[in-house]
Amino acid sequence: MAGRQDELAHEQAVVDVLYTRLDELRARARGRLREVRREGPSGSPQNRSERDAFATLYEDRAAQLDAVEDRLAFGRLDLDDGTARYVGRIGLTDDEQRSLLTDWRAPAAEAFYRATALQPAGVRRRRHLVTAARRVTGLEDELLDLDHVDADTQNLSGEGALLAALASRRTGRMTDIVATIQAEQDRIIRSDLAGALVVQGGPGTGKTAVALHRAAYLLYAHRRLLERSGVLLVGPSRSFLRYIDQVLPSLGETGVVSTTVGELLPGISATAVDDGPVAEIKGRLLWGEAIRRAVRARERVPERDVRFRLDGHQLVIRRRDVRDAIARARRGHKPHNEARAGFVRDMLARLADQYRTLDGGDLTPEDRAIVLEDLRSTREVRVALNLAWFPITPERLVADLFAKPHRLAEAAPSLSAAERDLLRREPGAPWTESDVPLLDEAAELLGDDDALARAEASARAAERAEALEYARSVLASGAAASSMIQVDAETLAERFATTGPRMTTAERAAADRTWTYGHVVVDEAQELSPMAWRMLVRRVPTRSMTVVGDVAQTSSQAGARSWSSALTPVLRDGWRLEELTVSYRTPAEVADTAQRMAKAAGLPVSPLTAAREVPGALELHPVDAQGAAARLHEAVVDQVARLAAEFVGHDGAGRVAVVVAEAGRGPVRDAVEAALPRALGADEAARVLAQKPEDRQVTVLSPRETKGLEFDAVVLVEPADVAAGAGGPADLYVAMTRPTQRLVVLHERALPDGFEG
Ligand SMILES: Nc1ncnc2c1ncn2[C@@H]1O[C@H](COP(=O)(O)OP(=O)(O)OP(=O)(O)O)[C@@H](O)[C@H]1O
Repeated sequence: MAGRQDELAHEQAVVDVLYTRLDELRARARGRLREVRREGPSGSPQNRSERDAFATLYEDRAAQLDAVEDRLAFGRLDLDDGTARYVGRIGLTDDEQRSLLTDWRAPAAEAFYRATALQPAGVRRRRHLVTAARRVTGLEDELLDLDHVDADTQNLSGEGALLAALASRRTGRMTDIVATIQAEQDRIIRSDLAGALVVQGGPGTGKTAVALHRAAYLLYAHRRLLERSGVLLVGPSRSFLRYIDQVLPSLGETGVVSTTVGELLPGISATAVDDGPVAEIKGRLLWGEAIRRAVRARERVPERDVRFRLDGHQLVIRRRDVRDAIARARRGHKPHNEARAGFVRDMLARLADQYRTLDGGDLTPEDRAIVLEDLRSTREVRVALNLAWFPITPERLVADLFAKPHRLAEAAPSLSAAERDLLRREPGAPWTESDVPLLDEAAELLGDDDALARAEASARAAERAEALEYARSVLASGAAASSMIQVDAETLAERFATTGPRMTTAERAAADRTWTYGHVVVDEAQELSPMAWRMLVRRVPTRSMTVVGDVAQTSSQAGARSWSSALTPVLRDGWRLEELTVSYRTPAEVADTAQRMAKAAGLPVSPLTAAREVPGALELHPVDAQGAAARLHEAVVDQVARLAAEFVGHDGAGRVAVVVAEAGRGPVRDAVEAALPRALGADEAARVLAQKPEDRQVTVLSPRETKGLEFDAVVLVEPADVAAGAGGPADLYVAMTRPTQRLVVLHERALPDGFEG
């Protein structure tokens, strides 16, 4: 026992040194920040923007140092050469540049996650440090020595620390797993940047966790590349993004744009939802061609020549000329709106030639310029040229397709009349998530509306070049050398550029439709339609992507049933597949039951082994409500009261969710909220009801709203209804696999196949 106390005391001393160093670095970053700010808003614009850029660097550094307060160090490797290496959330060195703590993402930390008795990678002992605030409260050692291999163990590394993490009470926010990443997960996290990596895995296998840690790893390992180009993270909903939004900053990363497909297009907010069949049609790849045709339909030879008079001359806008000018403008392969200027110039030149001939001679350049201007402002000319080459926004183009049957018939002849009818919609209707990839396609083919935008872009490029020049001179002057942050000229220039020195890569990327990212991470990727894939792939020309999901959990009718059918059309063979097989969330009994149900329903389930047994994790309660909703609601409230008493803590940790088919959610939510004061007591009910929806410790959700989330306990109401809803048995599979501790099933109808072993 004394030995253990000594060990704890020794590790405490090491951890104390690390926190002292952390405090020093924080004080240093804050001191520099204060100095920069003290200089105030004086000096030349260049001085000011230099100061702003350094202020941003120091702020970032201070924020990064603040974010690693908890579990700063969590591991120690004892190596064959007799040295010890500490692993933590960031790397720390002393003033002589000697390593004190190795960043978990560094190659030197890899063995902490990967070493096994069979492949010890130079490691003799792996130690997990358990800490509470700055105190070391426990140690867990694994000797990587063949004599200690137990063939029956599941090969979980740091099992004690892992199981403690898995059993902890849930809040509305996901936490990082740096201390307990498992070997199969680590291999994925550190996999090569190049190409698309697809991670298939059953519910709770850590796909989201792995995707986020991979983003952090890539930003660390490929900082120069990704800091400038950014990483795009696409999730299924805003509430999901809120659930995960603290994971990346706590890993120390800010170069990430998190968004949904519905919000990916700047300026468009998709608030409506399409029915399954409509979403499916809008998700088909045929829209690439259909939008192209719709755009072409706005480049049209008129039915007859148009005559008009200018200065007493009778001029003709000839069909033949329009046809030639259209053909010539198309040959430039520019987007429609950008090519329009060329078309108009060409037509005006032809009309000016007619004028000259009728005028009986040469025009001086000055006269010709005046004629061109007169032609341009002649009403008949404006109308005819607009009809021939109509300037149009993506929104108008797509809205017209759905509002005007002839336009849709012309653009998408392969759709049946019944399918086209399904798409029919009034102009001005709100956008849906499945409209967004179509709008993006249209924006791509239409381009910017006018020359002004191009002029602005080239002005911005010039400013950036100037900023780069300036940044180089700053670096050469040594001003940045005094900073503790390594920075290159391009990065600094980005910050100096007049888009605002305080704008991060992520902010600039989010505002720019044509931004191309260095890497794209897609979570719950099975829900994406083929058109949504097309939209994403356009944003990452290198095809460097991490795609995580589970094709057995697909609830969207436009989503994927197999990865190859979803990805081959857009990535061809440029993707590789990895699988995760251990469920870290769901207790074994619940995971097994969910798997049996899913298999019986014919879902393409992946193998799944639960990391934990939790006794009594599954309860099946038949309810004899005789069809009366009120009685069923009573039963739900009783369970909520019981589970809340067991799992919901006053400190905000511990969550209970009632999951009920979409159609019944409203009434069940009302019933539960009305009964909360009785069930929990007035004060506790008031506390819970005052919580933000995403943090609420007692909540009523539809299966789809729970996607990607987890709770300590779930009350699942009438599984047969859930399986019969729009998402089918996949939604039931999702609902069943949300709890970390307990699944309570209330059912009046028969349970779906597979439920009872
Ligand atoms: N190595 C690990 N150490 C500690 N916790 C882990 C580990 N791996 C996964 N977890 C935890 O398991 C839970 C499930 O992980 P996650 O949400 O990433 O799974 P998922 O595969 O995305 O699930 P779903 O398919 O349901 O969306 C989370 O609470 C996560 O923190």
